[in-house]
Amino acid sequence: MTDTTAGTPAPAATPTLFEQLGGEEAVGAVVDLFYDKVLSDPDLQPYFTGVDLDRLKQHQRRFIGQALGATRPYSGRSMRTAHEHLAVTEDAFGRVVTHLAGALTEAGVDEETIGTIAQRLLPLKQEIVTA
Ligand code: HEM
Repeated sequence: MTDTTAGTPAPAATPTLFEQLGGEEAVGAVVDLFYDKVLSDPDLQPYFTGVDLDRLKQHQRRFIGQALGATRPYSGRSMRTAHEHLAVTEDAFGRVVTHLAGALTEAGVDEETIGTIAQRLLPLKQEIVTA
C-alpha cells in the first residue's frame, strides 16, 4: 500500500486552551491567584470551611482544568454528588466564575479567551447549583 502521508508533516492539532495559556506552569500561577480570590471572598468562605487545603487546591485545579479542557480523565464524584451537600447558590457560582475571570485577566489572558472559558463552565451550573 502506498503511504500518501510520507514526507507530509502531520497537521497541527488545534492546541487546547490549556496549551495556549502556556501549559502546566502558567496555569499553576492562575490557580494560585484564583485560590486567593475565592478564599478572600467573605461570601464564599463558608463553603470552604472545614475543607482541607489539599482538597481545595485539587478543587481549584479541577475547576481550571474543566474550564480549559486540559483535565486528565476525571474519575471522581459527579459534579452534582460533589456539591449537593453544599447548597451552592447561583450567586456563589457566579462569584467563583468571576474570580476565575479575574485571575485569568491578571495572568494576561485576553477577553475573548476568558469569554470562551466562562461559556464552557456555564453548563455545569445546573449540576452544581442546588440552592
Ligand atoms: C464549574 C464549577 C465547578 C467545578 C468544575 C467544580 C469541581 C469540583 C470537584 C472536581 C470537586 C472534588 C470532588 C471530589 O473530590 O470528590 C469539588 C468539590 C468541592 N467544590 Fe466544586 N466545582 C465547581 C464549583 C464550585 C462552587 C461554585 C463552589 C462553592 C461556592 C464549590 C465548592 C466546592 C467544595 C467546598 C468542594 C469540596 C467538597 C467536599 O470535599 O466535601 N465548587 N468541586
